[in-house]
Amino acid sequence: MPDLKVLDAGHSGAPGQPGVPGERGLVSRRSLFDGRIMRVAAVDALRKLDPRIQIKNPVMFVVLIGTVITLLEAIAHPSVFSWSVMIWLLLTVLFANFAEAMAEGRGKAQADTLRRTRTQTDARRLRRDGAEERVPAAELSTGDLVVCEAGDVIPSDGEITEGAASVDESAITGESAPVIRESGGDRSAVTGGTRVLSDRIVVRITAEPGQTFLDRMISLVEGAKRQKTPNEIALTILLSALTLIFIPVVVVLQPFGEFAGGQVSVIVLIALIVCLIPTTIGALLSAIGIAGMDRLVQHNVLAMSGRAVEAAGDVQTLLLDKTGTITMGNRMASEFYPVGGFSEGDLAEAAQLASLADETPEGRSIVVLAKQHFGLRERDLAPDHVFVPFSATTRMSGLDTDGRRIRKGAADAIKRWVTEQGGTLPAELDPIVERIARAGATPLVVADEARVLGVIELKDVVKQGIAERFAELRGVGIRTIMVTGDNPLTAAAIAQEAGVDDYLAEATPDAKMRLIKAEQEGGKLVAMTGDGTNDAPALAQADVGVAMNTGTTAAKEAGNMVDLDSNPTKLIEIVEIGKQLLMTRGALTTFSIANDVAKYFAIIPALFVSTYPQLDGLNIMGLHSPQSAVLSAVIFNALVIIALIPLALRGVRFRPSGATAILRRNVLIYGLGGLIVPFIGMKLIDLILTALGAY
Ligand SMILES: Nc1ncnc2c1ncn2[C@@H]1O[C@H](COP(=O)(O)OP(=O)(O)OP(=O)(O)O)[C@@H](O)[C@H]1O
Ligand SMILES: [K+]
Ligand SMILES: [Mg+2]
Repeated sequence: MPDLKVLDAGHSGAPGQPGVPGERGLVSRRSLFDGRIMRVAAVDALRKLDPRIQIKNPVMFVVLIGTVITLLEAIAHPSVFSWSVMIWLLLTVLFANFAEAMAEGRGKAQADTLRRTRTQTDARRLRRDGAEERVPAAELSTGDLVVCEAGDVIPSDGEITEGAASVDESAITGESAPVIRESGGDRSAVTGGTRVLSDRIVVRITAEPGQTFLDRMISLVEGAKRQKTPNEIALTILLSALTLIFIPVVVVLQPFGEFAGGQVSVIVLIALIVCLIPTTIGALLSAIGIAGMDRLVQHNVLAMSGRAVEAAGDVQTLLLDKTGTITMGNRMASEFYPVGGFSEGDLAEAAQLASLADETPEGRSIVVLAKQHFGLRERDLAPDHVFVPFSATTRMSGLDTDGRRIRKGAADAIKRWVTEQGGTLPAELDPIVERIARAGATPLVVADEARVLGVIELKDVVKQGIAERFAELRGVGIRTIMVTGDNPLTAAAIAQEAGVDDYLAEATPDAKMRLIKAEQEGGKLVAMTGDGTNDAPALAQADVGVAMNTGTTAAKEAGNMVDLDSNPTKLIEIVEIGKQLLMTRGALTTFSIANDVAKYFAIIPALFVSTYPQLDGLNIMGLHSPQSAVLSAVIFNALVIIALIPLALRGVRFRPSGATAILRRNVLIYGLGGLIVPFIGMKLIDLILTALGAY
């Protein structure tokens, strides 16, 4: 029995090899308020005043217009009051721009880090005639073959067509432990910018120049490609509508005031509009969204769209692959069990023949086992041989050579194949298959033409701590379903050990797809991780499709997120970040709407007290004078934005407890808080203004 060296799926390779000591993850864990970022953000805040940029935030654009009108008023009728209001209105816009610039700032800093990573290397391109030529990495296009040997930087994204090597991916994932990348199977994708540490591989380029993974990551992280998320767009429309409603209401006060004989100043009207429109959430909304995406990048996850981040917050069903996700995934052949009177030698010989060209980890481990057990040399195959590659649909693979057709694969697939050839199934086959499957191992049945030769046992191990993670997910109302192409008995055994809520066995790619659609028709949002090409359709169908970075390019293209650590349980953190983003946005919107209410009590009385003295009863804060009341409201309205920036960037604390409990607590804190804080805030400012003898 060869001692099974079970390698961890994502980060196998000789332990302790010196990796490049990359900063953990894509970015150094830069603090929220890094001085450099603040300076850049302050400059950016001024740049954003450009009306073509400011217009993208309708609420703040209205404030900017109000600022300009107030400026004209202050020039026409200069007074300390009119200049003060103008300055604080301008600060309101600047604070809003500063918030967004702070959120983008970290993205920009990360992009610089990544740019430094993307070394301009030369590539060793293989010509048709097999000769090597040196070309700049930027000239490589899809389909080119390049050679990389120990010490070479892989020039662009691709799939290994030949060989295996240990690769240092710390430039991308920050993990300095080398990982094995090999042709065939699900570990064939390599990323440009990573370094080959050993051996020699031939890589077929899969990315167009400028479209490499690193390029996309840079543009994504810079926020340039950050599309607004659906919730954000909806909320922006709502806020704009609210704003548009308030403007005519206040403008109509002008003639109304005149008619009533009162003198209503334009500046006070503008101050009223600015205080009534939802400037607090209007100022912080985009910062919240950018910071949310940013938190994912901090976890080495790249979201290709903001929608995916939000969907992650609402996910209720989690689909997880068995092999390589719940289990270590490097399934190794461990035993041959001949049946039907055949010897172990016959079985091993046929199994090895059927696997000589099988690049999957399963296939290669069979060749190794046959060699170890029976010293079977890899002989050259007859020229007329045809290799049948493994597919998740047929669930078998094999070889046609000099008249023999040898197959190996899932028990049900081979049994069907043998009966189709008119063969019979030996009685002792099922009990052996069942015994192997019940132990959580995968039985592969081997047949030569219509005769079943025996069963190969493929061992696999459930990952450490996976059961606890699933219990945590259940805590936040998420159901886990294990989906595997494996047989029901193996699936049941692994599902039991991993503690998933449900499992689907013998799942072909379209069965996985049907399961996702069924869940979605049931109104559930589905998240899944996957790494193989057979996962691509399901990754595309899922609301949140997290592809492993070690996965094939097809899987990465299909998903809307890529986990650079290739750690399938990262999905749990992704869901938490999604939830936190939605909660932060909800909390600050609540606070913003609530805190606008208080300003009625400050400005309305101030507006009409000369005309309707009895309105003074509304001045419950007992503000000093109409002018100090208006100014206190405008100053508070500006300062509250600055005060909430840390919360917007860090997000509200996320505790995995029932969603309703969280919602109730947030409405209480931010709703009630939003009502009370402004009264106190404005009173304090009024006292300070009065103390300054301003009004
Ligand atoms: N290289 C191979 N050649 C022949 N049959 C294979 C090979 N690899 C896997 N099989 C058989 O096909 C079945 C389906 O494989 P598939 O990769 O779809 O699922 P899995 O690897 O068992 O689990 P998961 O879907 O979680 O990856 C396996 O359970 C196994 O019985
Ligand atoms: K406001
Ligand atoms: Mg598989």
